[in-house]
Amino acid sequence: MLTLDRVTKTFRTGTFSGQGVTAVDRVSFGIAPGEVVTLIGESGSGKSTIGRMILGLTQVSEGSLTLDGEPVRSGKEYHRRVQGVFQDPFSCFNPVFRADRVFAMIKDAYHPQVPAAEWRTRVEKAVRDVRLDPAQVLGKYPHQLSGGQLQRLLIARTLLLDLEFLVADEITSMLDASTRIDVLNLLGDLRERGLGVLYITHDLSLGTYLAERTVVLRHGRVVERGATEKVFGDPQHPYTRRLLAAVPRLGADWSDPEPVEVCLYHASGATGDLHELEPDHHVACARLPECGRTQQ
Ligand SMILES: Nc1ncnc2c1ncn2[C@@H]1O[C@H](COP(=O)(O)OP(=O)(O)OP(=O)(O)O)[C@@H](O)[C@H]1O
Repeated sequence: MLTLDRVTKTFRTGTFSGQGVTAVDRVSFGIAPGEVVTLIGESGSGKSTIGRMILGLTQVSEGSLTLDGEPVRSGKEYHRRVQGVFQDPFSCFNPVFRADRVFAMIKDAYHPQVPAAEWRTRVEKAVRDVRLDPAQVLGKYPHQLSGGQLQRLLIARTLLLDLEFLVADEITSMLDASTRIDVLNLLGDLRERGLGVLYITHDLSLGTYLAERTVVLRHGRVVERGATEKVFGDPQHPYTRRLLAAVPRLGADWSDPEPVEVCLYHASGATGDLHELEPDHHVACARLPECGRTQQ
């Protein structure tokens, strides 16, 4: 289980001023093996910062991040178990390396003891598992492959690492609609293999497609989280309701042009804890609008 407990990230904004911006504020949720959790929120709500903290790319300021109860320590052993795939697959590949060289580097770093012939067999199987033809893609450079093919190769890479958790940050936003669904279905396949997936998106319709559980983020805070059918089937927080109302069409993106004139965080108090409405359904404020506070 990968667990975030009141995780906070504050970035310093001035060299000497000591000022900072809190991008993520006391966020708590977990990802179990074999489940997809969607982290959804508007641009700037802190989604990628959470993903980057899980991947050890940026430090946690406060709170704890644990893997199977042990504090996360970024390093080779951790990254054998936890990896990320990002929005722009082109930026994840060295343009002068062919795809097979990328896989050879994984062997050197993580599986140096595996004989070359066996490694080749494993690579070809992983590539076939992401519905690509090894003969068609392994000898090619990134610019000779499409975004969808590169995204699939990144997922194939994770299959070779005996991965347990994957952070998938906006991985479908550069893909066309049909490739997008294919890549999402691949995430579903990974789940069937027991992988836990954090699927980060700002696209509500895609967020609901796969996930067992959903976390709705706003201004760095969780406003509602729980089982996807509860959060989206019976949204309790006005912000979640507004998100749903703003997306009448499948595939449409949403934005948040107007502030929400309600107390968003009353129930979170000083601890960041959410109010439990029912099993696996939590909201930031369950007593709207009578709590009478407003915060945007
Ligand atoms: N290195 C940094 N230094 C200062 N502020 C940062 C840094 N990285 C992110 N931020 C700020 O933290 C906030 C959250 O950013 P983040 O990239 O996590 O949002 P996001 O929800 O992933 O947005 P998007 O969907 O646009 O990628 C933003 O206000 C951003 O400006």
